[in-house]
Amino acid sequence: MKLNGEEEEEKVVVGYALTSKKKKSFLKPNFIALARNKGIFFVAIDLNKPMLEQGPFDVVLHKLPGKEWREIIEDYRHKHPEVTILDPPDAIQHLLNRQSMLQNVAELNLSDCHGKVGVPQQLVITKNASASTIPYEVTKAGMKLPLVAKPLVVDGSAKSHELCIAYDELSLLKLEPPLVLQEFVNHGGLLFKIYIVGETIKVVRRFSLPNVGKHELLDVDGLFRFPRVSCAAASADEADLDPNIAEHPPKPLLERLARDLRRRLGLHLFNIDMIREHGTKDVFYVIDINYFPGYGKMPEYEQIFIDFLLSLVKNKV
Ligand SMILES: Nc1ncnc2c1ncn2[C@@H]1O[C@H](COP(=O)(O)OP(=O)(O)OP(=O)(O)O)[C@@H](O)[C@H]1O
Ligand SMILES: O=P(O)(O)O[C@H]1[C@H](O)[C@@H](O)[C@H](OP(=O)(O)O)[C@@H](OP(=O)(O)O)[C@H]1O
Ligand SMILES: [Mg+2]
Ligand SMILES: [Mg+2]
Repeated sequence: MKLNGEEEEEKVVVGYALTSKKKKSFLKPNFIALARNKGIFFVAIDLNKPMLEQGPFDVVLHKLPGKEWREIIEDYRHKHPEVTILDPPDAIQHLLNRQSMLQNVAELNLSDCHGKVGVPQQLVITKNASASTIPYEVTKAGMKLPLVAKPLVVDGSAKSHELCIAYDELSLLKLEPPLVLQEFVNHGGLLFKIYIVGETIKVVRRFSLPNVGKHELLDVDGLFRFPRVSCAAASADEADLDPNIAEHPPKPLLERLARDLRRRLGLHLFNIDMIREHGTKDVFYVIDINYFPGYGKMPEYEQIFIDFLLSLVKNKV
């Protein structure tokens, strides 16, 4: 966007609509200052005023729950096709349901990429299903215990991140549909978080749930409820870890995975939770994909975002 005045300096105006939690974790003062030095200005979108009366914006960055906001941003997008919307609501929508979230991964063919990427076997238990039918459905699908039970819809609420592990058949009766049941994959207690910002990929390691062995399966029964792991889990990047578990997934594999998912999902901003099947070198599973995740925890996110925002505007000219 050209500024009025004698010197025509390139200025990028980014309108944002974020929760206060996201604003705090992402729009940190040093990021805002660094961006300003590069001509990038963040402007809060006023939710109490019509969006069409605001701006002009070069880019709109948003993550707010609810249908109402989705309609506002969709309407704005159609009336202002020249503005880059990060990201289009219909594309985000795909990630808000744990069934559709992983469909694209299941359809990928990453042969010749130094490894395999799949999704754990999973089963959807719909809202109207009675919990009493779950053991039968699980057996029919040929799924093995333990299973991770995840709320079907991811709506930004704490509840949608309340997961549990079901160790035995009886515990399945206590589950509350709608949910997705996923086979638990042993992965040595370590998870790779693959952050994507446009074409940039950054991988960090986090501690995750420990392996479940035959002993646990015999000794532990019931449901193990666990709170939001990604917020609680410490970074494992500095830890002294078994290299068979902690070695990063091969770069060509990550690059293909990120590129293909970016295209298929139509998103610029997301992260992928990936685990390596314990005892293998190159068998990976994607267990979760998040839209506009906690970039504040990604090393060098400030510079990566500045470069990304500038590239968006440059490529438009
Ligand atoms: N199929 C699985 N096998 C083994 N562990 C799993 C599996 N699915 C989930 N986990 C563990 O549970 C954690 C939470 O699961 P998941 O990432 O799906 O939940 P989430 O609430 O969407 O997380 P986020 O906060 O990243 O959005 C994972 O980080 C991992 O430690
Ligand atoms: O970066 P990872 O570890 O994946 O975790 C993120 C979640 O995946 C995001 O969904 C969180 O964002 P929201 O709270 O806006 O949904 C996000 O919240 P944050 O941006 O406030 O940190 C994180 O909890
Ligand atoms: Mg996750
Ligand atoms: Mg998630």
